[in-house]
Amino acid sequence: MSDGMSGRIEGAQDARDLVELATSEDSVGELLRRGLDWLTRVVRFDLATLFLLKEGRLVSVAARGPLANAKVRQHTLNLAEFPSLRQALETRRARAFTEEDHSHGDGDPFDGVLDLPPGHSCMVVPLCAGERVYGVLSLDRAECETYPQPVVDLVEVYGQMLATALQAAEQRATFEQMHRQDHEHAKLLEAQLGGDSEGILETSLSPMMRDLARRAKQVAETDTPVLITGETGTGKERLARAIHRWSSRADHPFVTLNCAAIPAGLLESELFGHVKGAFTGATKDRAGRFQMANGGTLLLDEVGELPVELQAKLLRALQEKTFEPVGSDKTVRADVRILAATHVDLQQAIAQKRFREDLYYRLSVFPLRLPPLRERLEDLPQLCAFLLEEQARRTGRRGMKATPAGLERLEAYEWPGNLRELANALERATILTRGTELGAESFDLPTGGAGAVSRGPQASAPAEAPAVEASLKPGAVPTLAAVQREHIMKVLTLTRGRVYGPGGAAALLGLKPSTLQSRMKKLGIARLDQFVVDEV
Ligand SMILES: Nc1ncnc2c1ncn2[C@@H]1O[C@H](COP(=O)(O)OP(=O)(O)OP(=O)(O)O)[C@@H](O)[C@H]1O
Repeated sequence: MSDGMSGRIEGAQDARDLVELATSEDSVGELLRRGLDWLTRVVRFDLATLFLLKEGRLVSVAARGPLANAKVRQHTLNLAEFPSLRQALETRRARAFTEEDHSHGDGDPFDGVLDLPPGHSCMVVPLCAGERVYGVLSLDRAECETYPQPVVDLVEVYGQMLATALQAAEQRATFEQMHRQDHEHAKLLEAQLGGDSEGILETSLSPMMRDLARRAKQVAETDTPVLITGETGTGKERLARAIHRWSSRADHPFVTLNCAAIPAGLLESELFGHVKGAFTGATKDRAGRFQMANGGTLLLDEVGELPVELQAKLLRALQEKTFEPVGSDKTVRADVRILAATHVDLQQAIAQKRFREDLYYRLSVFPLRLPPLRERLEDLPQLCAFLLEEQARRTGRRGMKATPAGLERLEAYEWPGNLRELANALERATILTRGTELGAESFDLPTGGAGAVSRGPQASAPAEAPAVEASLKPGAVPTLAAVQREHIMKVLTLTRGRVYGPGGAAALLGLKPSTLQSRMKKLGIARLDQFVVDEV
C-alpha cells in the first residue's frame, strides 16, 4: 500500500472500530460523523464527501477535510452528467479515477465549488446494502496521483459497512414510525370504546362533581399523589385516567395495579419486578408496574388491600423514587406519579393497624372523593345517554334511549353499585328490549331490598317480591336456591359488592370467600355481573 495515500492503519483496532460502528444504534447523523472520523485515520484525503441518492441526483449530506466548506455541503450532482459515477453505482464497485476518466465525458464534479487540479486523486465508493443503493462517498486529494487499489478496497469495505448501518438506521426509523402508528391506533381504539374520555365530569349538572373535576384538573398539572376515594363503581379509575391525560405525562404509560386482585405473595413482584431465580417460577427477569410506568402514572387501585409488609417498600419508592426488584440488590430508579384509589375507609384501616399512617399521609396529600350516584341523580339522563352511546360502540345497538318513565324508574333506585351497576342495568335492558326505547318495564332492578329507595307511590312496586303463601301448590313456595340467591344478593348489596376481606360478604355470611364465589356462580349471581366480585 502506498504510504503517501494511506493514513495510519492499525489494522485490528481500526477493523474493530469499524465493526462497532456498523453495529451501533446511532442516528444516521452520528454514524456519518463517526464514520468520517474513522476514515481520516485510515486514508489521506483533502475532502471526503457523502452524497445520498435522491431522485437521480446525488445530494451532499456531510463533508470532512481541509477543503470541506459550506458550498461543498450544499452541493448536488446530476447523475446524468457523470457517466463514470453512474457506472460505479450500477456496478456497485468502488473505483479510483484517473486522468483518462475525465477525458471520457465526466466533467469536474466540484466545478464552481472547488478548484482542484486536473488529474487529482479521486475515488468514489458506492454505498449499497441489500437491494438498496444509498449514495456514494467520494474522496479527493489535491495531489496528482491515483489512489492505489488496496486503499480503494479498504475504503470500499468501509462503504459497505456504512451502508449496512444506514440500512439498519432506516429500518429502525420505519419500525419506530410503525410503533408510533400502533400506539396511535391503540389510543384511537380506546377512545372509540370510551376509555379515553373523562365521561360526565366537567359537564355534570351536580355542582359537587363539577368542583371535583376542576380540582382534579388543577392537581393533574403537578406530580402530587392523589387519593381517590368513593364507593365501588363511582368512576375512580376513570377519574385517574383523566388526571393522567390532563397531565404532562399524558404521552407516557398509564399503568394500573389492582392490589385486591393479586394474591398477596405476588404483589411485591408485580409492583417492583423480579430477577431470574428470585423464587420458584421466576425463569427470567421481569419488570414490575413501577418500571412499566416510568415517566408516566401508576394507579394503585384498592390500595387499602396492600399487605402491611409491602407498604414500607412502597413508601420508600414514593419518597426516594428508588426500589429493588425482588431477589435483586441493585437499586432501580423510576420516575412515576402515583395515584391511589380505595373504596374502604383508610382511617379505619389505620386504626386497625392494617394501613401505615405515614403511607396514608404520603398518598392522601390531595384527596378527591367521588360521590355515589344517589348523590348526583341530576346526572342520570346525561349518564344514561353517555353509557348507552358507549355501549352502542361496543355492541352496535344504536339509538337506544331511556324514556321519562324509564328514567323515573332509575331514579327510584339506590344504586349500591353506582355507575357500573347503571351501565350493567342499561346493557341488560337493551338486550331485553326489542325497540330503542327503554321504559320503566325494561329495567329488572331489585325491589324492596337494600337497593330500593322509598319515594312514595311511584317507588318500585313489590311485584317481584316472592309471595310466600300458605298454599302448598307447586311453585308457591320459593325454592331454597331462590332464597339463598336473594339473601346473597342482599348481603352483596350491603357490602357494595365486596366479597373478600373484613366486612366483605363472605365474612358476613360466615363462609370462605372461595365457597361464596362458587355458590354465587352456581346460583347465577356472577353472571348477572351486577356486583363487583374481587378477583383472585
Ligand atoms: N364520569 C363518568 N362518566 C360516565 N361513566 C363513567 C364515569 N365514571 C365511570 N363511569 C363508568 O362507570 C363504570 C365504573 O367506573 P370505574 O371502573 O372507573 O369505577 P371505580 O370506582 O374505579 O370502580 P371500583 O371501585 O370497582 O374499582 C365504568 O363502566 C365506567 O365506564
